[in-house]
Amino acid sequence: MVTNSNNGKKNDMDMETEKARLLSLATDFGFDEDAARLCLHQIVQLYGDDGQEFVTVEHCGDDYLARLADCTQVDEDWDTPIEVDSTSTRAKNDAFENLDQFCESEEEEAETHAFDDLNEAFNKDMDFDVEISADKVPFQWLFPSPATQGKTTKYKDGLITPFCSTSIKPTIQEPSTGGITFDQLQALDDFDLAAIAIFKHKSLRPLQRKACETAMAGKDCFILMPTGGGKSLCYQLPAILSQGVTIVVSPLLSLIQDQVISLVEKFDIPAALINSHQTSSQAASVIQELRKQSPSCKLLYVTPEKIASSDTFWTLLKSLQAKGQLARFVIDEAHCVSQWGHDFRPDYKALGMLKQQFPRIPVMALTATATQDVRKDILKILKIPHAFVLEMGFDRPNLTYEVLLKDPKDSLKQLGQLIMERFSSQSGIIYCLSKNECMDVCNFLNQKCRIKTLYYHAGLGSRARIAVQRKWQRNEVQIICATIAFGMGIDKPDVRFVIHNSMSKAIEGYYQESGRAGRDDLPSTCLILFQKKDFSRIACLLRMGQGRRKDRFKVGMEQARKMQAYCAEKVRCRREMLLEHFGETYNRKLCQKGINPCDNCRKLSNR
Ligand SMILES: Nc1ncnc2c1ncn2[C@@H]1O[C@H](COP(=O)(O)OP(=O)(O)OP(=O)(O)O)[C@@H](O)[C@H]1O
Ligand SMILES: [Mg+2]
Repeated sequence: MVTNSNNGKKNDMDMETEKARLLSLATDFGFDEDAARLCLHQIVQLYGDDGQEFVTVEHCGDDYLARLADCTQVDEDWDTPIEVDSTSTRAKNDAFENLDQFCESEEEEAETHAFDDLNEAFNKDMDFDVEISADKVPFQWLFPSPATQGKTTKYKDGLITPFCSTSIKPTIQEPSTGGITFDQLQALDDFDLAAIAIFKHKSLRPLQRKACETAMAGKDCFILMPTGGGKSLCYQLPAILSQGVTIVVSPLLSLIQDQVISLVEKFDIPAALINSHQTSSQAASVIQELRKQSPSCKLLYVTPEKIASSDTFWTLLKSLQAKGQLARFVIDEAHCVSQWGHDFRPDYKALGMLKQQFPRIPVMALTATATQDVRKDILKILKIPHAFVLEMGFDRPNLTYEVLLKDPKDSLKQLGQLIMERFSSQSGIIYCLSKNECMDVCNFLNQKCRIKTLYYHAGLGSRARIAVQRKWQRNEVQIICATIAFGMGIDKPDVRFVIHNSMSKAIEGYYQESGRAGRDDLPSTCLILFQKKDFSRIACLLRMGQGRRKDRFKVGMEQARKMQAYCAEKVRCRREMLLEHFGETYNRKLCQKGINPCDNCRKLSNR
């Protein structure tokens, strides 16, 4: 530390050196130089003569950046944590708590209008439209259609009931006509059968089998698998094979919708959701089902705030338990419980209550993005210290990692050209930091590049979000421009590229978001368009959220610094950097010699 012994005062030279260091800290992180000088002057005045020894990067660097972020004029519209928090919008009517109010609400109308504006804007230039009239939105997903529910359903390899309890073995009523013989089928156990017959997978991945066995043995377990590793099956399969209802806590509206739609529509598995955006009648029909002596629903998806705040929900859980119909609790994206994680959700903290209130009901926690500290935190907060831990490496060998410097003059043109030259007609996601950025990028791609694109952020109403997601999922649009409100857990197999138009706030977030690419195991690209200035935007964003709490801001800045270091790195293997972040040792030769080397390893090989 640069000080002298003169009553905490520095000599002039020391002071100038420290000021230069602070200034370069601010400009390195992309802040405007004039603003940085002004703010530095204020900080020096604030510390006064007696506090000069504290005017160092080490002592007041974060405070300086925080102040600078506060002074920076931002005209960006961030997704607030509350909005991104799943469906939450606690301010809105809670349909679950107000079952008597059958309101086809003004709120929904307003949401629809917001999206209509967007739609109208698109239609001026593009020859496609987005339908979101109420009758077209898939709200009948709650259970499979009455025609199939509870009946024997025809599957490719024979006839099998769509779900069964542990005591009832699946009934094979016809010899197989597909690639698997009747004898082979008979040799399979419940897990294989369900995986093949219901989910149409050829086999279970090794860790999936272990996870299913552990869950069926009634143990608490903690599953760490890479993005796209197949975590969902680890709880969906036991849910189908167990008696009663499995409660799945999941953080994002998009994720819940994706899962429930897929379970019900693709696999005929009775699944339901409860969230604050449902109308009272929709919530009532789910609750009515769950109040039955033996509910047919196998998986109930809920948002964390439901667990944190709804007495009605707790009563429902207790009655399910009393009937022997509460199978297990699943905490998907469990890293959200830890405030040291990149995606902390305050409501996730209340999930420890589940084990406290229902000590005999097993808990399964799953995540793809937890550092060693976050892992410890998860077990502690969920009160499952002795959970069986199942873990596999986080590497995604089919993904190529790359960083390009953003063109300061015309970054939109650069982005458009990049997509047209390298990802023409391929499905992709472009991540943006703010709502405005999402809309600007989306409009540019539609209007100037004729690339069918829709945007998704927490400001859209639930119906609009569903409509956008569906259009993209069905390849009716090529690209979705999104904030982090979209992403976690989303499973579209053929996403060939994920471009970050602004860097993520943290490495974990980046791994999570880029993990939407290549879930069909085919080569795919994860690319960041980087400029220093994005760090200063993140600092502003952090200050907007919980960043005014000093500890949160410090953690946020630390995470953003690591992200920036990843982007600025010109030599080290990017894959190695990502995996190292999660405590994994990785030999970069694997990247260099693999079929999808990162940009830095490619450069090394080309020398
Ligand atoms: N045993 C299997 N065989 C073949 N494909 C599988 C198998 N298990 C899962 N999959 C497929 O892998 C893809 C990813 O699965 P899933 O969405 O469960 O990943 P995840 O681990 O939850 O990832 P994320 O962390 O991103 O949420 C899905 O398309 C799923 O159908
Ligand atoms: Mg998942």
